[in-house]
Amino acid sequence: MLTVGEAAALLPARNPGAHKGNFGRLLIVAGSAGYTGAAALCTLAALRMGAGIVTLASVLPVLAAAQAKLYEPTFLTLPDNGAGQIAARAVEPLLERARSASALLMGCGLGLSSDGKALTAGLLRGAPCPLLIDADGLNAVAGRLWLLREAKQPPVLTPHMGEMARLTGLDVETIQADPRGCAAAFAREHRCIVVLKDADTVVAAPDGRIFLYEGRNAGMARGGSGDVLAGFAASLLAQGLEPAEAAAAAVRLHGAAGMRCALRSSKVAMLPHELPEALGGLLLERGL
Ligand SMILES: NC(=O)C1=CN([C@@H]2O[C@H](COP(=O)(O)OP(=O)(O)OC[C@H]3O[C@@H](n4cnc5c(N)ncnc54)[C@H](O)[C@@H]3O)[C@@H](O)[C@H]2O)[C@@H](O)CC1
Ligand SMILES: Nc1ncnc2c1ncn2[C@@H]1O[C@H](COP(=O)(O)OP(=O)(O)O)[C@@H](O)[C@H]1O
Repeated sequence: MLTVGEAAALLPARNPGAHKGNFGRLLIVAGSAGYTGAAALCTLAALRMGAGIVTLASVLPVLAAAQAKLYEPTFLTLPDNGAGQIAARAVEPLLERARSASALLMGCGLGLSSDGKALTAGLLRGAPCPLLIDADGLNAVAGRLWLLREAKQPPVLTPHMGEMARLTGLDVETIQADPRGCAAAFAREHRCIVVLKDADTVVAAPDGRIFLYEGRNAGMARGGSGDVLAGFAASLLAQGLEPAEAAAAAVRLHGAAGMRCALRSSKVAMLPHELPEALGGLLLERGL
């Protein structure tokens, strides 16, 4: 695994004359009426990791919740499928918007539906930019793994053990017996970057590179921690980092931010939305 210093050093230099266009445009497709927080968390995390322009695309209740908390992202309203989830016909406006994006994050809080499946397939096939797929985006790919090879470039997948079990058809115990081998085989076979999340996290690339982060911290074991990781990694992708390095740097900085939150607020009381702010302190100490 990278050190925190090595991870921070991968961030693009902030020349004094820089403008927002120098730091990437990230398009986020996330959230549903029951999971408004997941969309806000990944958006906040992506902003704090430095992306120049972040657009959250979702249904109205998700945007309303995010707008109440976040001033910096722009918003794209998508059609609702009647159950508070993004409708499949959103693929067209999303692909249109993806043309000017430098990365696309999809899946956090999307919910499970046939619309989510169609949306995920459409974005995987059509998006011209690097893709990161999390949460229900992964569930939409399970059973249809050929879709991964249809992406224009190897996508980044961020499954937790339950999602990896759905993707592979293996049970969680089998994966936990050899997470490294399992992530490496999946990455190679399906031509993607796998971030297999657990108390220890493995990043595996299709070319055989492996990063292993052993930073156990029970304060991270709560809903929302993974949404923050997805936002961190997608922000780095949007800023032009090579996908496996973006994933590894995000895992390392996410872990270090978590350690800092535990020291500040305790492992019991720390919350995922505090991780992006703790990241600021880490970067500041490294002169960024
Ligand atoms: N505030 C919000 O709006 C939140 C929304 N969320 C969304 O909720 C939806 C459902 O996601 P969930 O992950 O809760 O549901 P899942 O059904 O995918 O996963 C939950 C189950 O997976 C297994 N599992 C997960 N991690 C494991 C590990 N490390 N070791 C062993 N077993 C493990 C466990 O059986 C667990 O009960 C997603 O769309 C997600 O993005 C969550 O991210 C939580 C926060
Ligand atoms: N005990 C732990 N030690 C270190 N990291 C953990 C621990 N438990 C969970 N995490 C991290 O927290 C995140 C949880 O992700 P995930 O299960 O997808 O959550 P969610 O989807 O609810 O946001 C992952 O990055 C995982 O590695």
